[in-house]
Amino acid sequence: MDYPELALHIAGQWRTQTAGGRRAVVNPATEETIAQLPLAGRDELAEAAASARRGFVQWRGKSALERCNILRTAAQNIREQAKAIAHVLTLEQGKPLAESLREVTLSADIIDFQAEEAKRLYGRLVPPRVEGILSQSVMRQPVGPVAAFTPWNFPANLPARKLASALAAGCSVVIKPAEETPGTCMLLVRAFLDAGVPPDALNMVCGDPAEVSSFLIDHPAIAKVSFTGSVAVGKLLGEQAARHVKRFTGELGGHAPVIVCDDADFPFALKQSLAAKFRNAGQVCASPIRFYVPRARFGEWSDAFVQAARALRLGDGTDPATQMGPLAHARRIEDMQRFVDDAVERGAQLLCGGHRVQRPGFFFEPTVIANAPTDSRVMRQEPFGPIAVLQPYDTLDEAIAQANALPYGLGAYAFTRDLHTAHRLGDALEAGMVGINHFGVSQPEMPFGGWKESGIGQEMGAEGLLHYTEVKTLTVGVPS
Ligand SMILES: NC(=O)c1ccc[n+]([C@@H]2O[C@H](COP(=O)([O-])OP(=O)(O)OC[C@H]3O[C@@H](n4cnc5c(N)ncnc54)[C@H](O)[C@@H]3O)[C@@H](O)[C@H]2O)c1
Ligand SMILES: O=S(=O)(O)c1ccc(CO)cc1
Repeated sequence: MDYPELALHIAGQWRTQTAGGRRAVVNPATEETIAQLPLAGRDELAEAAASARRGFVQWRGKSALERCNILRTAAQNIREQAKAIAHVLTLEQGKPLAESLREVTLSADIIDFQAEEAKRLYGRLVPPRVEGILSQSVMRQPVGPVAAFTPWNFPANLPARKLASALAAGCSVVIKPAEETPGTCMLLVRAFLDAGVPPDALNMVCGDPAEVSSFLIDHPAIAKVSFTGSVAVGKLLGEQAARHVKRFTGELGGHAPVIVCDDADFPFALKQSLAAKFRNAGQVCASPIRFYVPRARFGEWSDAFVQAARALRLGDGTDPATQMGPLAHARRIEDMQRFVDDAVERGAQLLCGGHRVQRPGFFFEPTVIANAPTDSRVMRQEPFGPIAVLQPYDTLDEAIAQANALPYGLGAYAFTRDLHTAHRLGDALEAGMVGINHFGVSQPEMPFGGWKESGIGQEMGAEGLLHYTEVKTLTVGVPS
């Protein structure tokens, strides 16, 4: 399949003609327009919200087993179409096809896990403290229609996380994927509907992001907001949700440190670090950014890191030889340049990269910066691109203090062969997800979420499902 004709799913209909106009979807590897995306007008957003209300009543009435079976069928539909969906993902987002395929199959695994968890949404019975009470139970019920907002860096995985948990819990959803990458989400939505999710229980809209989110969060039908994106936008949406006392989950930015201990297996740590740093061109919220390396071995680490970064093959993600694709859109290139220029102006050393690649597409060189001052922008804000910062340290205490110094706390990593040090770091690093000797902290069975400004709540794992539920206590007394 080439890139599909795009449509929104509103009130049970796929719509290609909408009131909000259209916007071009661009292949970031070629800068060519590959499709026109219909945008929803306000009336269509209102229709989507009302539809979600109807869909909630229908969907929550199904048993947990029925919901589980339907979601597992959706996961199977996605697996059967994985190659075609991955191709669409690469065309609109740019990552290498192998990464897209892994993302799509992992999305199916996430859906399967949440589907199974739906059957384990246990309550409990609490012994009554007074006479005349037959039972006191604590149960979890679906929170209601959800407005879900997902970004462009993982066009399958991030919608899958939200749709899987919300639907498994019995909620309906209005999802707004990033306007840069709507095709993958559209195919996922189709897979859920084909599996038997009631048409009103799953709406998909696109439009002006701020207008859509503002409209939906304020709409009385919406009970919960789930957002993945930047800290700045997360704060805005969280504030707006809080004004209505609506539930809010935010998966926001990170600035992950990596502490390389002097006893680490350096070749192993380097190989893992390079793969994690430049995966998806660094556009990963849990991507490693600051590498803290013992001063005595700093030259060894930086030489090897730079050599490997320079050797990466950049190109169109549809080319099997490509190791790193383009950035998602033109604004990211400008932002990368600002990060590099600011660091260099403040006295950091640019060890390699640092420029846009002169060819069509939004390509930026794999970039390595050393000794960046703590007040440089790259040391304070998430670059969200192929920029690594290498910093020497003298003592492990100092490295831990620097790792924890930012108001972010999503991913944090370390490499050591000493079990005691591993536990010490696991305890001391202030982050929702700590990986020792690996970067694979994002797994369907494990909760994914940030501390501090990196977010509120978790996705995936058993915790992911709970965030789409409300607690209810039910007490039944003896009838007179
Ligand atoms: N946590 C993540 O996975 C993630 C993903 C993408 C971007 N980001 C962050 O966003 C920064 C900037 O990315 P960008 O250049 O695309 O900028 P951006 O802020 O325009 O867009 C980021 C994402 O947020 C959405 N968005 C923006 N404003 C919104 C609003 N008011 N309501 C709802 N959704 C909204 C966009 O549609 C997009 O998907 C990055 O540097 C990175 O820090 C984080
Ligand atoms: O591909 S995954 O490692 O599962 C992953 C990690 C982080 C994010 C959020 O940016 C999405 C997917």
